[in-house]
Amino acid sequence: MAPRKLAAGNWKMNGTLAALAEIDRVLAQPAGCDVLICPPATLIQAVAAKGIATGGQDCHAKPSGAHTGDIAAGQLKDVGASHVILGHSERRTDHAETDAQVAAKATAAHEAGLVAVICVGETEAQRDAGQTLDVISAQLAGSVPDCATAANTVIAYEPVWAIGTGRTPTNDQIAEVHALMRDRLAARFADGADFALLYGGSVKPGNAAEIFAIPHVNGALVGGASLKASDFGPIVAALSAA
Ligand SMILES: O=C(CO)COP(=O)(O)O
Repeated sequence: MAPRKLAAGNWKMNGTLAALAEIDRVLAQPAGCDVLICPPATLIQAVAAKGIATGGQDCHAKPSGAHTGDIAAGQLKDVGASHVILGHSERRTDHAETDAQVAAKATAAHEAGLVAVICVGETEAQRDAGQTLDVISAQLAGSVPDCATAANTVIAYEPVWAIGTGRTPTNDQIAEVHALMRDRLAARFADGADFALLYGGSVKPGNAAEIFAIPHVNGALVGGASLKASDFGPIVAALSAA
């Protein structure tokens, strides 16, 4: 089974109820790929009500308890989420999340019936030091739990230095990392060749088609350009045509 194509929007801490109109504009065009919107938790239920796949941007590793401000995977599922982004670099950096914590959260997501979108990516210093492939290998080994399958896990390669900067790796650099991820997952999981692999970091209408033509790139995790239908619509169209 070939990986499914997925255009995923990570709205981060952006958007109020008024932003839902942007989703209506994207839905107005036919899509030849899966489309996922991960809005702030406050909007998940409203996005789900539109009949589009939606997800959280983080979850706790425990199913319930005294964890003020946190959300359990089962609670995301309860309001209509099908996915949850885990291990985003903004959480690994701002909240010092470790690979082991990401793996525990992914396990909780799987137990709740959610697809975990697990993010990996090197910093600029790590790339400059020639450590990119080692960093990605270690993050995959540590962040992807043994219970992962192609049905419950998507991997997103997001170079930290490309997020929100307008800079992207070269096509060869993306291809190199995606080939590595495909190899590592195939070596570890029976269906590892079928995991969907996304690229994320400054994906825009102007570079989407080129990125989607790179081998083993099955879609994108889009930040800023997912907030406006005039940007996200053409990205969905480019993936549909890829
Ligand atoms: O972090 C990202 C998606 O998770 C990428 O963000 P940008 O598309 O804004 O660079």
